[in-house]
Amino acid sequence: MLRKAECSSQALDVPVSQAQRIRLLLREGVIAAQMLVLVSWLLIHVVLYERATSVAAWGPLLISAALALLQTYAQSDRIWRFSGLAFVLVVMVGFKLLFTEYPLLHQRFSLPLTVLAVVGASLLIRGSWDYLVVAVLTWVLIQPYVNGESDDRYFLGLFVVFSISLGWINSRTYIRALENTLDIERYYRNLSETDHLTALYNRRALMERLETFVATRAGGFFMMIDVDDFKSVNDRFGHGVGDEVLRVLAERLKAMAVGHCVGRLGGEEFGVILDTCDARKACALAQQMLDAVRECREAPVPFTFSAGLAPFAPGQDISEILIHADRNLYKAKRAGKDRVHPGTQDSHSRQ
Ligand SMILES: Nc1nc2c(ncn2[C@@H]2O[C@H](COP(=O)(O)OP(=O)(O)OP(=O)(O)O)[C@@H](O)[C@H]2O)c(=O)[nH]1
Repeated sequence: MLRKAECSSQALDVPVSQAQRIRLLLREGVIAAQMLVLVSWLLIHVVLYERATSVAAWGPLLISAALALLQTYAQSDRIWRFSGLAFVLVVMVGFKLLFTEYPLLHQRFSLPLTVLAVVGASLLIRGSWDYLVVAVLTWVLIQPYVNGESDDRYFLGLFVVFSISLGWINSRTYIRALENTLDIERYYRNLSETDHLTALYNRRALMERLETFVATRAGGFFMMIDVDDFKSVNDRFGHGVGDEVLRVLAERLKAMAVGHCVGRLGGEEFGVILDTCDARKACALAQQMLDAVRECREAPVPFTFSAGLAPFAPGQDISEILIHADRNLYKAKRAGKDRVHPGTQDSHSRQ
């Protein structure tokens, strides 16, 4: 299994839980189902039964509308689950009040309504136990009409068992399918964003983070890193040792750049998005990374890198930032390698 791309910047990658994603995917369907229930409720009470002034009609309607709104805007999973569950129960309490007032209606429609509610609720409720609680409570609350004959009671029992089982199967199948889809999506997103050798972000993913960073932050620094004389490492010690050097460098950068974002641009080139607008801090951090690499004992052979820093301002063009960092990296190489060439807003504007 591919390791997840490593980015130490929390703010750039706000984690979205699977529960949150499922809520977002279900949102539209849940809103549509709730609207349907509320409109049906209005039609039954106001048009069919002319109960426009009845508290028993408006009370459950208003409470269930409030619960629907709560579920639509719920941020926490607990509130989302609770409001969906409560919505179904409040609607059923509303019907119970209606049936108490109109016994004939209870006789004719309580059974199909309960079956419909128990099966339909499977969309509004995520979680097997939540669903079972609502389904059982719905049957207990409505207690559909049956005459005293044993055949009728036998059939009612079948309806109870089958409707709950069907709703439960629907709910499980639906949520499992969503979970599987999200797992597959996460796997392939990881695959497309991760550098296979170092498990850092690959170039595309790092550039996406840089775009987000430039669009949302007050500024920062981009650090372009290139291993010195890497060709000779490969030539003298073999490609395997070269790979190990890259892996060790990735580990070092990751450990040093906590709170920032690291990726491999390709070959022996790496990039770090530094979450600071302070040029002195950025230079100090870059220098610390270089020192840490120089002193690194895990590497199969000693190695160093050169780096160029480029400051960026909000909304700046990404290619401009990369060109600037690359120029400074080139200057560091020309000045004798094993060093960081700082970039400042002033030096940038002079380019
Ligand atoms: N082991 C290994 N080598 C790689 C990888 N990607 C690129 N290279 C090698 O990296 C070397 C880069 O060499 P050059 O671009 O000449 O740079 P250099 O030798 O580091 O020289 P300076 O940049 O001037 O310090 C090439 O020999 C590539 O084959 C990789 O994934 N693994």
